[in-house]
Amino acid sequence: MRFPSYAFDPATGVATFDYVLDGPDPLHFTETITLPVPAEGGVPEALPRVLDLLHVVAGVSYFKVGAPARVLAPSPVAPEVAEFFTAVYTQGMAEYAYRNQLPHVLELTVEVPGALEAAPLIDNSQGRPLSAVGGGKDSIVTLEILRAAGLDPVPFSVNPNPVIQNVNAASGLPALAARRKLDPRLFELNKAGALNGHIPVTAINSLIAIATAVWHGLGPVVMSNERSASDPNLIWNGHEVNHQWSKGVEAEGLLRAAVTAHAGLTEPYFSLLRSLSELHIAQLFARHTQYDDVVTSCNKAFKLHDPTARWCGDCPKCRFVYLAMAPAMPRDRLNHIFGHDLFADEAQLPGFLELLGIDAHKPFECVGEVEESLVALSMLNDDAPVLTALRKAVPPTAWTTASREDVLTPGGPTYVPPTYAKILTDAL
Ligand SMILES: CC(=O)N[C@H]1[C@@H](OP(=O)(O)OP(=O)(O)OC[C@H]2O[C@@H](n3ccc(=O)[nH]c3=O)[C@H](O)[C@@H]2O)O[C@H](CO)[C@@H](O)[C@@H]1O[C@H](C)C(=O)N[C@@H](C)C(=O)N[C@@H](CCC(=O)O)C(=O)O
Ligand SMILES: Nc1ncnc2c1ncn2[C@@H]1O[C@H](COP(=O)(O)OP(=O)(O)OP(=O)(O)O)[C@@H](O)[C@H]1O
Repeated sequence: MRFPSYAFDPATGVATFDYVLDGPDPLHFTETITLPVPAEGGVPEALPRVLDLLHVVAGVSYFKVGAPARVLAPSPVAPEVAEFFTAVYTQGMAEYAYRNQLPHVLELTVEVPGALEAAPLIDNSQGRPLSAVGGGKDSIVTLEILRAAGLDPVPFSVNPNPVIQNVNAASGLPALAARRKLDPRLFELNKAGALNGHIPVTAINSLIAIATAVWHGLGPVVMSNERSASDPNLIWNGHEVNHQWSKGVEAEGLLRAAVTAHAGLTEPYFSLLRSLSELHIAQLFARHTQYDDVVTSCNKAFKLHDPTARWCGDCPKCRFVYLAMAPAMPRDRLNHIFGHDLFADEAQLPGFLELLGIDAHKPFECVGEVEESLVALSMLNDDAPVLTALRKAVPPTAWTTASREDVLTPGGPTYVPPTYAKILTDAL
């Protein structure tokens, strides 16, 4: 796979990224990303540097069509950048490799044509934070913590659909948006049966967010990735397979190091909620009723081809978030948010059992740990049909692994800078 060129037009904010999958009949692709154009100011030196990184990382959508054995990065980069590229194409593509049984994907190294020295540092730490908004509870919690601390956050989204637009409207904060258009050829190839699978979309969205923050003279990009995003779903051929890899703390550290080395930003990016469990974040979300009619964490609402839906009420993410929010709010509020009463619907039992670790591995979805689900269940004491059945099904030994204190105490490694760490602590 090669990355022949990219172009950026500051007048329109349009960047076009070219890709080639070599072979007897080479495949050419172009992805288009349109950044919001600032009202004034030129193009800072760091912007093309961030686009260099985005060019390679956004290539994963096209890589997956053929799983080429070699990936040749377009220009020399610092070692931190080379390490990040390789991690994105291996660990970021691990679920795809596992599902398609392509073990070589996990062994490849992105080849770089030489080493570059790190860029001179630019102190961006004091600017207004750009806060990535995905429409779910997590980014709402971050936005509200930053706002309450007087940091004047700027909400930002890639391809905001009606859910995200409604969340932004409920926040009352003026938001920035970028557009991302995959090469339509990809969909034709998919229809014709090409290899397909999950890609580390958060790495792509994160770099688009950093490019936007740089261009608009803003400070760090603040994400809302939780503690459990770092935990793998399973081990395959000695490699961790994590559906949420690019939301995890390892990816966060690699991305930060790559951006600092290549673009010089001292404080490019971190997740404010990294030390928190999903259950804890759900409790913080419960304080903000103004989002009840709009908040949506169900991924089915984010299909490129059907952007209108909210909670589907029948997927691992809906079940997990319903269970996580249940101890924090009255049941009628919960059912109002979801439009479904999942604890009344016994057809949901197998899915809840999966979340509780009673069946199969952690689903390939953005769901919290088994321990979080067990603790949530232990905090609910009414006799809704699903809850009664779940209590009967959980083996007595399972409860010993579920500690409310562990789940609700912040912990684990984070990259949150000290000023923001204090803001978070004050908010808990
Ligand atoms: C919304 C969703 O879950 N989509 C995944 C789904 O794609 P599907 O075909 O059902 O619908 P579309 O999303 O409309 O995609 C159409 C095709 O385009 C490809 N594609 C899409 C975005 C992209 O950046 N690159 C692409 O190549 C896609 O493969 C389709 O062929 O199943 C796909 C696997 O077959 C997934 O790749 C789609 O996932 C999206 C990239 C996506 O945005 N998913 C997030 C909701 C998601 O899973 N987030 C994770 C975080 C993962 C991470 O490490 O960043 C999470 O929340 O846990
Ligand atoms: N379209 C998007 N544009 C920009 N950032 C996004 C987008 N979608 C998700 N994100 C960000 O990526 C990270 C992971 O997304 P994820 O969907 O897990 O979070 P969320 O929508 O905030 O909350 P939830 O986990 O409840 O869905 C979050 O920081 C989120 O803000």
